[in-house]
Amino acid sequence: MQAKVKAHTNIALIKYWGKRNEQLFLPTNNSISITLDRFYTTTSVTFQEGLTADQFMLDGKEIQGMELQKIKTFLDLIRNKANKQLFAIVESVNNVPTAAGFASSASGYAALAAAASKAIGLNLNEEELSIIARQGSGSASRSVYGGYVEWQKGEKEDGTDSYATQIMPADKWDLSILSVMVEAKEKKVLSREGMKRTVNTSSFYQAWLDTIDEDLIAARQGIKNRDFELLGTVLERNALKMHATTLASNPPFLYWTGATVDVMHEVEALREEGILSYFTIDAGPNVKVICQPKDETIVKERLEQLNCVQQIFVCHPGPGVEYL
Ligand SMILES: O=C(O)C[C@@](O)(CF)CCOP(=O)(O)OP(=O)(O)O
Repeated sequence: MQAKVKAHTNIALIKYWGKRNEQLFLPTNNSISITLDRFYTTTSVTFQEGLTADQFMLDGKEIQGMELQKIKTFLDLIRNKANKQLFAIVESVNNVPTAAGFASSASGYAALAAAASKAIGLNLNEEELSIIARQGSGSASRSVYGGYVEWQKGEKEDGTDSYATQIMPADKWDLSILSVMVEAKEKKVLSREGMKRTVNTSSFYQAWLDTIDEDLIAARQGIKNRDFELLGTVLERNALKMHATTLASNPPFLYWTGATVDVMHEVEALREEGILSYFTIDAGPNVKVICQPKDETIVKERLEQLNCVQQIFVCHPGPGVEYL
């Protein structure tokens, strides 16, 4: 019983930044993302009689320890749902340069959820798949779909109403997403830890929650009306608010470096010249700059001129889970 799947990573425009339930990966607020065309994970899963334990190969290397344990725990979800006690061989290849500042957990768990459920004989619909992927990594719930996606936080304590749905397919609106690499060092505070500390200690966290709905409304409208200025303005504001919460945490922390801020200022300068571009930043120093395809070349050239910029990866909206 085998299946092979390709799932793409995504970039959040309205951030998932906090859980109300750690065990079930239930978020405090809805989030909105774009699934990207360029970076993806390909995963094959083979459930096999006779295996006495799960095996996990990542980029050709056998993985042991904590990472293997996470895969086993995740496969238990699938086994329980299918009521089958079979072990599996999981082989994943990440086409997500870790240096690119994208979390491969989103594409990784979306691909694993789809390949494992298919291989064990479950025919899940996209919402059911999103619910399973969410329990590997929250942002993976969004990579089930292509294009513009919203993850509804849900209200139920069992998480059965916390899954993503597609707002608009990738081919309905082309945007350029430039992933600007300023440094490739491992980030000190991983997003899981970062959001946990913020929820538990940040004096700005309630303000984040109090203003998230207006951001979601504006982002939905911006996408549906293909209004780039509206979407860009709100995604940049939302990223800044997310990072403001980390400054008011205890202990405080900041993902940015001087290079991060230099890129932010260059984006602002481009806008003042009438070249619409907006930035968003996740749990690290690298910056994602979003512009319209007509401005992609000039924006890329201007950012490349900054000494602090090491590399720029250009992406566009991409597809959801693909069964190979
Ligand atoms: O992607 C976003 O909405 C915003 C972030 O990237 C950070 F800026 C959070 C991603 O968190 P994730 O890695 O999914 O956490 P997990 O559920 O603890 O695995």
